[in-house]
Amino acid sequence: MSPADAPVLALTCGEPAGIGPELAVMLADDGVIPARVVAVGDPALLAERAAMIGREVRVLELDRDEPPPAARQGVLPVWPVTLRAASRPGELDTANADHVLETLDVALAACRTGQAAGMVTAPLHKGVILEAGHAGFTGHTEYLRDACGVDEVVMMLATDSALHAREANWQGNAALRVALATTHLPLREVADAITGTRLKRLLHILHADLRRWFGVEQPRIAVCGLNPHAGEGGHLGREEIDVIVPALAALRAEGLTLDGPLPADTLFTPRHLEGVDAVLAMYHDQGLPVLKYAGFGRAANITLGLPLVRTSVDHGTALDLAGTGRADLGSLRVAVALAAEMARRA
Ligand SMILES: NC(=O)c1ccc[n+]([C@@H]2O[C@H](COP(=O)([O-])OP(=O)(O)OC[C@H]3O[C@@H](n4cnc5c(N)ncnc54)[C@H](O)[C@@H]3O)[C@@H](O)[C@H]2O)c1
Ligand SMILES: N[C@H](C(=O)O)[C@H](O)COP(=O)(O)O
Repeated sequence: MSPADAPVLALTCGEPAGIGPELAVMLADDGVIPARVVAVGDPALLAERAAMIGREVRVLELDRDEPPPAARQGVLPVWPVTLRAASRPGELDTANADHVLETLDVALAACRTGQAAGMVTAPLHKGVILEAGHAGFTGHTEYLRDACGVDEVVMMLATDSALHAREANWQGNAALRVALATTHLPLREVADAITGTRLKRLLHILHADLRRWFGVEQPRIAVCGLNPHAGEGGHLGREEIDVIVPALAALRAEGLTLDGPLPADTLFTPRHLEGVDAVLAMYHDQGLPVLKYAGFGRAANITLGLPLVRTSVDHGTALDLAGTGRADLGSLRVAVALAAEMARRA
């Protein structure tokens, strides 16, 4: 495929006070881009951050309906979305919450019209968007679910094997994929959110999208229990017996290949992971610490179940690093490479 035929990916720059804008600049400076990436953000901010971190990157402001040219090292095409207020690295400002959401809307619209083959999102800050008055906002995943009008999506993070091939010294678990049964929910509410209906919907999406996007013919999914030791036969919680086991039995009868529910503390060991295509964890901090331990900075976040391609980085806004140029570009590279691969499969 020639560079001019590479898929167009809309890269939202995320929270302007975070590391998103400078990661977009660093990506343009990187030169190894398997897509025509167009940043969605404020061109002046991007030029300012490029200068701040000492990168010679030319910001190429496009019209919103103008396709980006073939990728060129040192050039960052941008679909402009103007900041609402000046932004300084590390300093959150509720005035820019609408700017951040507008970048998502612009990228979504581009995916819907076919201007973009997918979207990649740099990190936003959930707290500042909530403080700005967007009650109920809990992240890209749920925002995109609602904007696309689908009932359910699945957040899955995956380490990337394509990138590992370029890194001879990579030691991480190249094949780990972790999906979540609940996402951005207070721990207190997790048990009630895990219903049989929900688990069946999520596992249908996970099964279908592992086939569709990752080319896994007959996915084998390992499912974590919720309670310690998967409930210890009901002595340490009954959710496994009352909810998870019956849901998995119904899905097995439909032909899905499922392990579990297994105690989460030992599920993530080589013997139990052998031959497993993805793990379904019951909640955010049951699954993601393992994934991030295995591959932080070399993993991407994918929203399954959407009618469009969306990937993201495996990290947040890193306000402590913003403006320093010291943020690691690795996860954004993975997220872009994965979105480009998914766009080709679409
Ligand atoms: N995709 C997303 O939009 C996304 C993902 C995760 C967290 N967040 C949000 O980001 C905000 C901050 O979250 P947090 O503090 O829990 O996590 P964080 O990932 O921003 O930071 C955790 C630690 O990791 C470091 N780190 C993060 N990214 C890095 C990079 N690219 N290179 C080197 N070091 C890096 C930070 O400096 C910090 O020490 C929260 O509002 C959270 O909701 C957004
Ligand atoms: N749970 C994700 C993580 O820890 O990496 C993250 O917060 C991103 O969520 P969204 O993609 O929904 O914003």
